[in-house]
Amino acid sequence: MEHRKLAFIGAGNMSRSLISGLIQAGYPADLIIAANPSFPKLDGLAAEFGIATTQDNADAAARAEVLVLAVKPQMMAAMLAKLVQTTGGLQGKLLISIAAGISLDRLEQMTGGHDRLIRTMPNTPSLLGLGMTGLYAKPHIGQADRDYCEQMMQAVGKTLWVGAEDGINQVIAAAGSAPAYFFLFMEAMAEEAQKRGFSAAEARLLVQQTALGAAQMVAANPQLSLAELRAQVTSKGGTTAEAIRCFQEQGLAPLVSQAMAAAVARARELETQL
Ligand SMILES: NC(=O)C1=CN([C@@H]2O[C@H](COP(=O)(O)OP(=O)(O)OC[C@H]3O[C@@H](n4cnc5c(N)ncnc54)[C@H](OP(=O)(O)O)[C@@H]3O)[C@@H](O)[C@H]2O)C=CC1
Ligand SMILES: O=C(O)[C@@H]1CCC=N1
Repeated sequence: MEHRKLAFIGAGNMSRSLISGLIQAGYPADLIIAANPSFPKLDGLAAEFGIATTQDNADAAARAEVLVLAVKPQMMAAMLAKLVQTTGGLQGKLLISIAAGISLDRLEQMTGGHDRLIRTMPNTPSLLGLGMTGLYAKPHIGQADRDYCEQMMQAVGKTLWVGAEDGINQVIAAAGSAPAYFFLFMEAMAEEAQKRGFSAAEARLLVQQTALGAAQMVAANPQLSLAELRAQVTSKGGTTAEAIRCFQEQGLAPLVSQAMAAAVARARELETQL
């Protein structure tokens, strides 16, 4: 992939995931800089990945061609206003936002009219090169910038372009937030396994290895639907059938639907508030 000088503005959980994945994929550490107000996260990133760090966003911006906007959505307006003021503008830079709930129009306003912007929605498994990222750009964004952003996210996982900006909110529900849904499900399973006599370590092993195996089964068998994979486990009159019947009777599918709708609704609400 093309290697441009890359600055992460905000060095929290998601930036760490992306930086780790990029370094593992061979992105040169000396082309990456991370900016953050507090030292401990910066020191950790410098020690672990050998990247440059700074507490000064303007310094990071001056040393990069591409800025990844990775602060919490609620911090974005103030951060960008100060950055534009201290740098005198972001001309010539590609800005890639990973923030939930901030539209491209709003980002353009926050940057005083800068419109070389791409909106993305990654997730934390990028840390392991197993991320899933949605991407959206307006039609005027050039192919070279689209390719760069796509390749950057492909270095840390899989990518999916969406054809309309609200598709990013749908990606949040299906992928950005979704690792937490699986963690929640695994937490519940591990808790129950402990109640049934396993130690915490044993319960975690049972759950994590099964989740990993199930996900690998899905990835390794694209010719089989998810329902077919489920059917392979579900012997007629057997144990799985009873567990599945219980999930279905208790409304798992409508519950998942409601949870995903709640994530989308929150993303849209943030878009009107920030
Ligand atoms: N976590 C996730 O799974 C995902 C998150 N995202 C998006 O990524 C973005 C970051 O989220 P996440 O990494 O979880 O959040 P974190 O809180 O972990 O990271 C945000 C970082 O921004 C830093 N920060 C605060 N103010 C500034 C500033 N003015 N300039 C530079 N850095 C600043 C914070 O520093 P300090 O803590 O020292 O104040 C913190 O390290 C959000 O917009 C979120 O919507 C997108 C997809 C998935
Ligand atoms: O919870 C959030 O708002 C962010 C966006 C997707 C995952 N974490």
